[in-house]
Amino acid sequence: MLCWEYIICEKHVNIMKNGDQGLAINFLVLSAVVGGLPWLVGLRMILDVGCDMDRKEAVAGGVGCGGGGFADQLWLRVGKKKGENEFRQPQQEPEQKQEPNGPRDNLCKNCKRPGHYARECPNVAICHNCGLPGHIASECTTKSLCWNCKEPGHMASNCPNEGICHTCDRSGGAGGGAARGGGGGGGYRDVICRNCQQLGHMSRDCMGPLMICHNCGGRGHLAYECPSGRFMDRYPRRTLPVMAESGVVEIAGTPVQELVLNRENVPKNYIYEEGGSGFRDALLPSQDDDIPVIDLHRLSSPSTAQQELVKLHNALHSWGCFQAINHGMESTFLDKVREVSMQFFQLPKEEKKKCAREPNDIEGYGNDTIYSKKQRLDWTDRVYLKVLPEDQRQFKFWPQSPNDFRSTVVRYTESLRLLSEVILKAMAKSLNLEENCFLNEIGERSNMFLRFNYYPPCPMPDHVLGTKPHADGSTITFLLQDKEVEGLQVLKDDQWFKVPIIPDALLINVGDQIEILSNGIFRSPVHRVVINKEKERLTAAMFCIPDPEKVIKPLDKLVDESRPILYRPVKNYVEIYFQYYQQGKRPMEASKI
Ligand SMILES: O=C(O)CCC(=O)C(=O)O
Ligand SMILES: [Fe+2]
Repeated sequence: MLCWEYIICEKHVNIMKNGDQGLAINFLVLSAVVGGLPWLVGLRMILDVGCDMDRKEAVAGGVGCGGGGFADQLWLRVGKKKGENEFRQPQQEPEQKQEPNGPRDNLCKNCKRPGHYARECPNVAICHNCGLPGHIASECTTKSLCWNCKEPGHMASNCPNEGICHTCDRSGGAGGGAARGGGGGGGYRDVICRNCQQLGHMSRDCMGPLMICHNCGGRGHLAYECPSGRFMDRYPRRTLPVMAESGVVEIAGTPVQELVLNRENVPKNYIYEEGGSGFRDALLPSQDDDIPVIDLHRLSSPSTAQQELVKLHNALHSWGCFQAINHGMESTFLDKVREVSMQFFQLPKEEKKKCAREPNDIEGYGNDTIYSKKQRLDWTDRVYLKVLPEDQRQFKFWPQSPNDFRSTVVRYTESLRLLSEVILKAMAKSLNLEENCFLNEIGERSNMFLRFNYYPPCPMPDHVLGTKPHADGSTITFLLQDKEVEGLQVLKDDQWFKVPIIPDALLINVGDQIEILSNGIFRSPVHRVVINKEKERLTAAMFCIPDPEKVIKPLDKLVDESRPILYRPVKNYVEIYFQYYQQGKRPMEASKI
């Protein structure tokens, strides 16, 4: 006999007490069961003290605007076979199954992301003043912004500008309504039409001009969904690049920290005969040709954004990197990131080896991976961790000592995840593209890898490199530099430039996958690290990587007759990246047409 289960209704009644405290009484009426079992199984009452801002506002919205808040929610779980339940709101189209003003519709007041309330938020707080992660408004050093338009210099009471929605951060329209608790906007409020690129409807409902396929010239579909197949045939080869010598096996090595303890001489496979003082004689960027500095606060402020976007575009086109300041993370927190990682590298070797990398794996602690006896090695030891997605964290590789290592890394990851969205959106806007287009390409299950690079002092700094010349395989990389010791150099116009240390700035560089997506408009710069005779150096590189299932190829909108397609599609690029890297080759070469 099939067992069918029904939940008739779940009604929340919120009774607000004074201040921040709240009392929520939640009645759950369970359940009519077909098949001879009782109709009413139970009545559940939950007392929930300590209501947060989201809930208070939702209740206020529901009462003040005549509906849409928690108090009016009536949910029905429709009958399904046991284990196949699905939630539906009564009298709504399937596409509009989101809970109005509920967690899926509104953004969390803590982290500004959808899907949950502030009280259950697992993420780093976003400052309500400057919009950047890592601190709260009361600690924000940025000048106060107007509550209405989020611009500095005046108060909301004499604001001359159009209001910005505090829920979705957009001006005007549906967003403004949502900010005032009015709900509405419908199921397509956040949908961008693929035909006309406007918000609020799907292409099939579009009243704008008909879409034309860039592949076959036909109407009613776009190039990537073109049935003619010619789009893929534009590429000379259909296969994705693979490593020429696949199946290579890693050779065991010794951490550099142990090498320096034991001998004065540097093993041969670290030495570049051709080195010489040239290694460290790179140019300091001059006033006319400097690694650009981008102020992220100006980038997210409507009155200065346009100017900063132009700067960003130029930076990524010419240098492929920039120094990001005003990113929202406190100096003390960045010091903490440096401190916990340095404490780890200072542990006895037995302790560090507890999270040692396994052969042919990239995660964990260890020396440069060695695939061939001829390979030139990097003078560095690393801790390499997959930090996102969360369910793919392998904690056996995460140091347990110092004991705040893990919590610091989790918080740092969360801050950079948020910043990566800010940067990828800005990059898209600077190309006149819809702001989510890079985010859509990299997918919701995009990855982040954090690599701590520790460079011990080296007796032969003129003939050894901390990191060999390479470009990153990421979409973008965030580099937290050592606070005092320089070492990073970037290649531009065949000349190496030193990357100066700007206190608390993050160096952000384009990786190969954005070079591909942008069809070469943004360049993934080649860079290397030089080392020191007396000083150690420590850096933290966070690599943002697309979902490995996503095929990465130049965006349609960046390909035309004047800018023909330059790259073949790649998939799971990181897989092939390291084997190319260790041979001193760029995997990008395999993707270039
Ligand atoms: O340590 C640095 O300065 C740069 C490190 C780097 O380029 C990398 O880890 O990919
Ligand atoms: Fe790098």
